[in-house]
Amino acid sequence: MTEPVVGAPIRLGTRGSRLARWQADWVAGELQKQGCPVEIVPIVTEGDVQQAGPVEAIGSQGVFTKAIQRALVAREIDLAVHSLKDLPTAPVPGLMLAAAPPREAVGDALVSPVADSLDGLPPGARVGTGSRRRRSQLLHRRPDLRVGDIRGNVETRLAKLDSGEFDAIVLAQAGLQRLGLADRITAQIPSDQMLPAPGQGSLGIECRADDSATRAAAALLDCAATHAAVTAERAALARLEGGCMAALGAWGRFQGGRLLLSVVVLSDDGQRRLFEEGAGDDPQALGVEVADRLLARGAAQLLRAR
Ligand SMILES: NCc1[nH]cc(CCC(=O)O)c1CC(=O)O
Repeated sequence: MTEPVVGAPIRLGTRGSRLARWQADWVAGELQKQGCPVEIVPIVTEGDVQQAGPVEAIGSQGVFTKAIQRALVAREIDLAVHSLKDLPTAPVPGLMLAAAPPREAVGDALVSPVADSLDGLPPGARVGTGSRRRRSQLLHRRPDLRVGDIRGNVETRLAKLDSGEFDAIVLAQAGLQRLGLADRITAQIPSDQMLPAPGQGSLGIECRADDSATRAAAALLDCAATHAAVTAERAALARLEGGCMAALGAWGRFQGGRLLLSVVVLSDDGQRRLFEEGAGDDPQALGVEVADRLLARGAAQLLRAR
């Protein structure tokens, strides 16, 4: 094997969904601005093929990310861009999270033709979401809601709302903004009513640990504050072993120069809710510390119960 020619394009693997394409195009654009040529390589993942049931029924973590990681390990691509919240915390040997670009909106949005807040929804309103995290936080605040599964990409979910199947749906603000659909946001759901998934709103840029040229290019896109925040969120997730499907929310952010982390764990019916918050300088240690406080209060039993 010879060293790659300096200036050879970085092969960037992406899923084909419009959101994934937007994310890949954004990263490619940023890299090209820095003088790094990029070639985009589309990859089909299990999560894109199996659109039939709720995403949890596919039964494994990382349905959207595995095929791309495989291509990265196999050296078919050099760089992967993920929605960080879809990337499992379990490390893949030989790969590393090389960068987390500046995070945009971190929270969840309510999209509804009938109400402009969770509290404003009529009694028994039908709300669509496929996420345990969203369902349990919705039910915690509004046990009367009829929360139903909704599957498919962001555009498909909006179409199901528009067809009258639901009174409201909940989507990540970041996804709607990236797709140019911010005008569909009825209201931001406040963080005291719903905490985001670990990594939500942040991109995860992954490459091979031994590929120093691509690592250096990726590092140009890194935002230290975002990286620290998502590291704390993911450390808490890993400690709680909830996986991406858990009824768990986590939000790291800097306040007065300190990293603050809030984590919530709920039972599936939303009846039981454990919340802990902490501050610290070491993101990894902070995530573990907040998670351990939740575990001491019985979080493991909550996450296991289905
Ligand atoms: N699991 C699907 C997914 N993965 C990333 C986003 C949105 C973008 C983000 O959170 O970074 C979405 C859609 C949604 O949750 O509404």
